[in-house]
Order: sequence, then structure tokens, then C-alpha cells
Amino acid sequence: MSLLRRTPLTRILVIEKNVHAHKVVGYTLVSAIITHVVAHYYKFHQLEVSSKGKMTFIMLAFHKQTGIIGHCMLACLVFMMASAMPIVRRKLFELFYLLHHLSFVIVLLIFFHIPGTPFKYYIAGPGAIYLIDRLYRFVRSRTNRPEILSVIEHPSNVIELRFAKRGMEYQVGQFIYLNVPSISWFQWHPFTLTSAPEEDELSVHIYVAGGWTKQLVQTFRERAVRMPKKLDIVHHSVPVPARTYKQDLLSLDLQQPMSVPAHLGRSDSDMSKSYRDFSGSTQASRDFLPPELDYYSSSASNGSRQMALNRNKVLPAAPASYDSLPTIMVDGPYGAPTQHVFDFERVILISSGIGVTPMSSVLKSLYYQLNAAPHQRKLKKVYFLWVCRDIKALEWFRDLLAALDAEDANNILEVRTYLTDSLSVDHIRNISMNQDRNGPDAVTGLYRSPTYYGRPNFDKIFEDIGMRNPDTDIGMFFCGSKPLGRTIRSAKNKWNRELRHRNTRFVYHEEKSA
Ligand SMILES: Cc1cc2nc3c(=O)[nH]c(=O)nc-3n(C[C@H](O)[C@H](O)[C@H](O)COP(=O)(O)OP(=O)(O)OC[C@H]3O[C@@H](n4cnc5c(N)ncnc54)[C@H](O)[C@@H]3O)c2cc1C
Ligand code: HEM
Repeated sequence: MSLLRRTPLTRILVIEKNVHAHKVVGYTLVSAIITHVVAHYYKFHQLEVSSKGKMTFIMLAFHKQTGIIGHCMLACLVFMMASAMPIVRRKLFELFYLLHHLSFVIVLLIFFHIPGTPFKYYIAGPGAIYLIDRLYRFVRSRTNRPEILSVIEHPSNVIELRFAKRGMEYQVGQFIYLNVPSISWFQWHPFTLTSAPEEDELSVHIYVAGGWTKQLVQTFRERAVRMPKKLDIVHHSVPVPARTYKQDLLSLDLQQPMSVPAHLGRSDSDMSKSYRDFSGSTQASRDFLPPELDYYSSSASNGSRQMALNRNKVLPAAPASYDSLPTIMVDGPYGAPTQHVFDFERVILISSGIGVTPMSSVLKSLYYQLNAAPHQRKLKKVYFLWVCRDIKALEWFRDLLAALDAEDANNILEVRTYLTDSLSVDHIRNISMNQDRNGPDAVTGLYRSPTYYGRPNFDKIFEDIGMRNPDTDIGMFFCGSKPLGRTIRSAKNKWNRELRHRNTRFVYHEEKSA
């Protein structure tokens, strides 16, 4: 599939729907098998009746090799299907994955179920391709053990791993599988690469979702404690940046009337106005950059742009000091829908929570491309909407957004962050106290990217963007929760109908989880 994704066939085949297609084939197969079994059972029942009990149903059903093996296959299928049900798969993914391999037992048993079956002719081609692919993936993954360069602990249960690239070629939005043998030799977990192909390192942002990711964080914490020197894990313990929030609430003048920040409660339709207000503020953004980013401006000229996006961490002086970190094995990269972002002139990137990971790769790549010759870049405009429940989650890619905010001289990028968590009165007061009407946003610290409170109104957003872009195919890329995906799809369908006369079309891509 990775090979197919690089061909024009992607225009005809919806490769990103591979898992969906697989499920359809799987359920079709199961329906056929149920029909097959029910037909046999009906026949056995008829025979039992017509033989007046000389032949029993059980005798006929387990008759010779065919009956016994048929029932073994059926048992395998029942286990496979039961574990593939979403309710089981989401809770016990490893069990599902293990039992899914009963499919190989089924394939083998078919030869004994019906001796002399022509099945071998059907399975030979696809089976060989599959086995070669599986073998290749196995060797590649077991031999790719990159060195971990740094581990960063972000707020809201996210850790970032940075490791050596080792010549891996990949495109934005693609994902890799990680295996940490000290946690489990068998478990491979998929994570989107948050680094850009232009960077020298690979990075992933991992949200602590369940058993394996929890163990991963613990493993890194334990190992880091034993480190002789240097901080391996950089704790981002300050929940809200000090320069935008007054840490000491007692110091607030509680008599002061509560003023609401300019954009609090602002509707989406006001967005274009605020962007116009801030346009051309690149110099101001630069001045605003915190001192840590100072080397960014100077390094920009010597070509070492990578540092600008990585100011949170200290790269190791001596890799030897990381000896005690666990070994990781990497399998990939694997293709994902977001890799088509640069095929469009205009794109809308939408993510919720940790679904921001593929967008990070896109935005970082955009950052590197901003100064490239414009004719080499098809992408002219990016609207990035990030829906976060938790204010602290905005910290994950804060530096990236700050760097883009400063660099984006041509206003290619419009960022809108949405906070859906309900904020306390103190919190709102704190934000409003720190919000300067002409200054950067008090939450994101960015000039051109005000934060919105509440859920995005996609209806308005798509209307606004659609009306601004006649005669255009706008690429829409979403990664996030399923309910949000449904809302976006229905708003997109509506505006695709409404804007047909203007020749505007939203071309939707969604990152699917298994
Ligand atoms: C293509 C893809 C890209 C992803 N990118 C990221 C990312 O950038 N950052 C991030 O934090 N998370 C990402 N995820 C989700 C991540 O893989 C899971 O959160 C992680 O595997 C959970 O493992 P766990 O044992 O800690 O949690 P569990 O409690 O076991 O599982 C939590 C959820 O993750 C799913 N899951 C568990 N194990 C696997 C597995 N081996 N393969 C696929 N799904 C699994 C389960 O179905 C369940 O819904 C991605 C998933 C996919 C399919
Ligand atoms: C009898 C029919 C089926 C057979 C023979 C079969 C076989 C397979 C095989 C060989 C794989 C690839 C494993 C790998 O290479 O990593 C796979 C993956 C998968 N199958 Fe099936 N399958 C069947 C039915 C189903 C059904 C009905 C579902 C629906 C829920 C399903 C869901 C999945 C998923 C989600 C994956 C991807 C797992 C991952 O790597 O994340 N399968 N299946």
C-alpha cells in the first residue's frame, strides 16, 4: 500500500479506507460461512429425519475429517470475530491481534477440510505477497533500533520521544510502529511522526492512553532517575506560561472590574477581521519571542533552523549518558491520508486533542518550506483548527506555533485554537488581566492566533472559508474523535452542496484508527 500511495492510482483507489475495505471483506466472508454452515446443518437435520434416527445430526456433523476440521475452522472464526468486535478490540487490543492470527490456522485447515481443493491456486499469489511483506516488515523492524536522543515530558499526559533518523525517508503525516522489548516483545503500537521530513531527527508525541503507554512513561521515568547527570526528561511542569499568566492569584486586584479579553466570546465570523488587524505584524512577533528563542533568529541565517522548533529540550552532549534508556524498535514508515496535504493549494487541518500529531508534521514541514522558492510550493494557504479540552494541551506544540507565527510573513497560516473545557472564574480573570488588546493572545502567546472558548462552529467556518475561495478544491484533513469527525463531515457535505455554484469543493480526508 505504501508503494501504491506513491502512484496516480490514489486518484481512483481510496487507499486510506484499507481497514474499512478489509472489514467489509471479512464480514462478507463470515456471512458466506454462516450460510454454508446453516445449509449443511439443515441437510443433516433432513437426513436425520429421513433415516428415522439411523444417522444422527451429531454423527453427520462430525463425520470424518471434513466435519471435524470444518468445526475447528468455525471455532477459530468465532474467536476471531468475537475479538474483532469494537467493544473488545478497543479494550483488549492485544487479545484481538493475537486471536486475529487464527486466520492463518483457517487458511491451513482449508487444505485438510476439502482434500484436493483448488484453493491453493487462489491463495498462492496473494499469500506469497503477504508473506514476503510480513517477512520484510519483521526483519526491518527487528533491525531498526535507533538511538533515543531525548525524552520530553509535556503537560496533560504526553511524552515526546526524539530518536535518530537513520536514513528513514518519510512524508508528512506518516506513522511508525514502536516496540519496546523491555515492556513487551510482541506489542507494536502505531504513532504518527510529529517531526518534519526536513528534520534530522524523528519525533513522536505519545498520549498516555492505557497499559502500554503508561508502562512506557514509567520506564522512562525510572531509567531517568538512575541517570548520573544531565536531564533526560525535561519536565514541563509549569501548566500555564509564566509570562502570560500571573502565577500568584493573591496579587490580583480583585476590586478591578472584570474585563473580558477582546476575543473572548468572539464569533467565528469575526476571525477575518482579527487576522487583518494582525497582518504584517511579523516584526512585532519577533520582538515578542522569549529570550530562549533568540538563537532562532540568528541561527536562521546559518541554516540551522531545526533548533527553533526544539528549544524545550537539551540535546545530549554525550550519547553515552543515555545508555540506560530502554531499547526501542521502529517499524515504518506507513502511509496516512495527511501525506496528501501538499497536493492542494488550500487546506484546512482540523484536530482534536492528541489528533494534532499529523498536523504537527505538516506545520513543521511548512515552516521549513516557508523560505523556499514559492514556485516550488503548491500550498498557498493553511487553516489550522485545534480543538483542545485542556488548556495545558496547547503547550505540546507551542514552540512550533510560535516559530510559525514569527516566520509566516505571507500570512499563509491561520491558526484557531478552541478550548472546550469550562474555565473557572479565576482562570478567566487571569486571562483577561493578561490580555493586552494589541498584544499576543494571552493563552497561546501568538499574535495572529487568538483562542476561542467553546466548540468551533464548523458551519460558519466552512461557509467563511468556502466563500473566500471560489473555484478551488480545498483539502480538508481531520484527525480526532469520532463524534467530531461526524460533525465535520456533515457540515462539509452541506457546504459542498451550497458552494457547488461557486465551484468550491472540500475534499475530505480522515485519519482512521483501527
Ligand atoms: C495510525 C495511528 C496513528 C496513531 N498516532 C498516535 C499518536 O501520534 N500519538 C498517540 O498518542 N497515539 C496515537 N495513536 C493511538 C495509539 O496507537 C494508542 O493510543 C496506543 O497504541 C494505546 O496503547 P495502550 O496499550 O497504552 O492503550 P490501550 O488501553 O490498550 O488502548 C487504547 C486505545 O488504543 C488502541 N490500541 C491499543 N493498542 C493498539 C495497537 N497496537 N495498534 C493500534 N491501536 C491500538 C485500542 O484499540 C484503544 O482504542 C495512533 C493510532 C493509529 C492507529
Ligand atoms: C475471516 C476473516 C478475516 C481474515 C482472514 C482476516 C485477516 C487479517 C490479517 C491477515 C490481518 C493483517 C495482520 C498484519 O499483517 O498485521 C488483519 C488485520 C486486521 N483485521 Fe482482519 N481478518 C478477518 C476479518 C476481520 C474483521 C471482520 C474485522 C472487523 C473488525 C477485522 C479487523 C482487522 C483490523 C482492524 C486489522 C488491523 C490490525 C492492525 O494492524 O492494527 N478483520 N486481518
